[in-house]
Amino acid sequence: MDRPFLDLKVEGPLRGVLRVPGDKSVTHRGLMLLALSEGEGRLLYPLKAGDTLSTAKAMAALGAEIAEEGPHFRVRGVGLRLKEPEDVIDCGNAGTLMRLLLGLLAGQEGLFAVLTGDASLRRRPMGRVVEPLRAMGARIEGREGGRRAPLAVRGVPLRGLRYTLPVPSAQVKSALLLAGLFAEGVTEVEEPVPTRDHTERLFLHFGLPLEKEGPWVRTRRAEPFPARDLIVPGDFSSAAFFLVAALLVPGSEVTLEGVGLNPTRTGLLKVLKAMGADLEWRVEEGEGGEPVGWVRARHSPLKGVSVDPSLIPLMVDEVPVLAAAAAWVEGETHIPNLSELRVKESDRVSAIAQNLRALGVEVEEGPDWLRIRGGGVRPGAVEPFHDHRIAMAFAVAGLPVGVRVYEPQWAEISYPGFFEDLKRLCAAS
Ligand SMILES: O=C(O)C1=C[C@@H](OP(=O)(O)O)[C@@H](O)[C@H](O)C1
Ligand SMILES: C=C(OP(=O)(O)O)C(=O)O
Repeated sequence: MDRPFLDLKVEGPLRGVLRVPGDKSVTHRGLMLLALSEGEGRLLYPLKAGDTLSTAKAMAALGAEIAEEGPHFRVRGVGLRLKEPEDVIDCGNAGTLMRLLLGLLAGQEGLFAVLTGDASLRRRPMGRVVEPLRAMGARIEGREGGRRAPLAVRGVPLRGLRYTLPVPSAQVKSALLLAGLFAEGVTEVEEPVPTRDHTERLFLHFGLPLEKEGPWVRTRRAEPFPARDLIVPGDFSSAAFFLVAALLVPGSEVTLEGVGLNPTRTGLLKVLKAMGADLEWRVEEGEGGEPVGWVRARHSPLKGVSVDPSLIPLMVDEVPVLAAAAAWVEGETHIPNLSELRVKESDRVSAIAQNLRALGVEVEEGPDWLRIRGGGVRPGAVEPFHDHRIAMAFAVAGLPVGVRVYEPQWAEISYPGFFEDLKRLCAAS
């Protein structure tokens, strides 16, 4: 069977300045909250990629008016009472969309909606949001007793909940906080391990009820609120591919500008520093409550490390590209606490191990850990396993020696134009 592929090899160092597309997590949430607001607001520099276009369509199906305005979106909100969708909502490949939407729809009294997604999303665990939402009173049914999509939601009155997250997941936390906006009483979520806090920051940006106390986050029923413009920072998870590429290719120096540097997202910077990376960054401004700044990476000899397990939730989407760096270091890298990676768009632990082996790297795979022997890779072909992050991470792993990436179009889920940006930085030398 003929499959699309892309052959990549650097001709020289990566040099230059880049602004990566908008943050995926902030774009999903910005579209949802603007859809719930009254009046019109703009989402400035959002991510326009597979996942977030699914969110724009979903919110339009629920009654929001969303128009493109150059690089931006202009959103006319429906207010707190959404419209019943006329058809099934297709969440595509986006776990964030499906989980947050379940929370948003659970308390829309009388509204009926069915959510589905692509083959990958229909395999992913939904019980983690369905169970606590049911404890709030939600009526959600689906395959496997509600653990897999397609899922049907019938909006009903909800009551607040006091809940401790059993897995570190910003999606579960956010689904419950969104449901809490429509619930009687207080909704309280405890996270024993911190995860990305974009929902909390955006609630504050839009004037929605939110309190933080140690590991607890609380919200309560929302009053109608006005729309407000929101600037979306560059996505640190997208920037990470260029930071690692610059570290690996001799002579490189790359600066990423306008990138989100929220400390709940930047665990990778700490790990790369510990590996010996020449990295500098500065937080310059805050947009919509999000820290934004620049990061510069210069080619560096790297050494293996044992990653602190508590950093994994702060870099959960950057593990594939960390594995790419680990293939090039001197010594061994141990990456623990990876059970959540088994239930992403692909089983990322297995996808990482298989692609490293395809590039001649020695790797040991445990149930929730990887041990990677550094020393460099040999030219080879890599398989994205229908997963955007795997496609981009292994393009970077093989870049210094030459790599064939099958089905490179998967990158478009979070970063249309990724390969063009990568090639442009190499040619800029
Ligand atoms: O809340 C979010 O926007 C996200 C949370 C993370 O998922 P989990 O909540 O499953 O950890 C992350 O992997 C995903 O890319 C985006
Ligand atoms: C896990 C990811 O996204 P989601 O869960 O929204 O599909 C990701 O972007 O790496």
